Amino acid sequence: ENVEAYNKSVEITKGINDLDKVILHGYKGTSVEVYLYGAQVTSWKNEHNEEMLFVSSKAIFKPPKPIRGGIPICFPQFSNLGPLQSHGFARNSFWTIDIDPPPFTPNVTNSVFVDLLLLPTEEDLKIWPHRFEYRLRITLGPKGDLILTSRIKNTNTDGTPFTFTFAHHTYFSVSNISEVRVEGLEKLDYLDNLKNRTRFTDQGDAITFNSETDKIYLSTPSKISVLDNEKNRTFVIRKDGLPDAVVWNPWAEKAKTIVDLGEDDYKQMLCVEAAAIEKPIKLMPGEEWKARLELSAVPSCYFRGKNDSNKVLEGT
Ligand SMILES: O=P(O)(O)OC[C@H]1O[C@H](O)[C@H](O)[C@@H](O)[C@@H]1O
Repeated sequence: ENVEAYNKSVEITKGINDLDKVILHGYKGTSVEVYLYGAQVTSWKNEHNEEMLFVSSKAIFKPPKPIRGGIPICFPQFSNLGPLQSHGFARNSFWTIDIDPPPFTPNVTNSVFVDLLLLPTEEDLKIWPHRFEYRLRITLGPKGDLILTSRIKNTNTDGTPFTFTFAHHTYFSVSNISEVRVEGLEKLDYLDNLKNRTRFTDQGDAITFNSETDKIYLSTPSKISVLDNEKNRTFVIRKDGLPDAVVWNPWAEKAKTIVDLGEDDYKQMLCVEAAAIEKPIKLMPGEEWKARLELSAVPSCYFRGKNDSNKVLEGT
């Protein structure tokens, strides 16, 4: 790898409240910003300098409060499905830059990336008594795609396995939630978080929004699309190792109860979260789990009626 080019494209700086932040500068002015606090991606911009991710107008960048927006990591527990604080501790832990990660194969060529590492603190071990190494590579691909690769290893020395649930809690920026539809989850089973996680089968043709939504879609396809008709933009989510997909929008009433969310913010956001929830991941000592999330944003006109937006873009 060309170390010089790498240094030019990875900027280590300070963000809000002096928190450490890494900026990946990609091809044609694309960029990604990530806070070491939570390993949280808070910005992902395309070549027109347009922001793809939603961050709350009232986001609090003050530990131990998690940051409301971008891509929080829910680990080792999704929501309240266990004894830990909601969504676990990864999102309000301080990660470090991993300067010597074990090799990744295959690597994305012409990309810029940063490797982050989370190890449990003594405090974490008190509430979740398992040693692990969580390696996260955040990659900005040559076409402006954002790729998150997770490798979580059980490093317990006492021979015990552990289990966890997981989500990349992506907040997509949308122009108007009422004009958005999600494709790829139709007809699937989901657990409704608003109905004690009762299991239902989705009946509609596409998923649209006109009230509070909080569903865990199960065994979802590897590709899901979020169509923002007003902005003429389609987000394409590709995932591997993350079978479930949470779809969340708090809508007006719930939004009022969330202190770090502006009153009208719910109209500009939609969470579609690539996750592993229904079947918790179990790791034996020495065992490693891998997952991959790839996000791309394309003009909807390229996407409509096409099966693979990448192919269409390559032809332009
Ligand atoms: O407020 P937070 O802890 O960040 O959680 C925000 C939301 O995350 C997920 O989408 C859950 O399904 C929701 O039930 C929860 O309200």
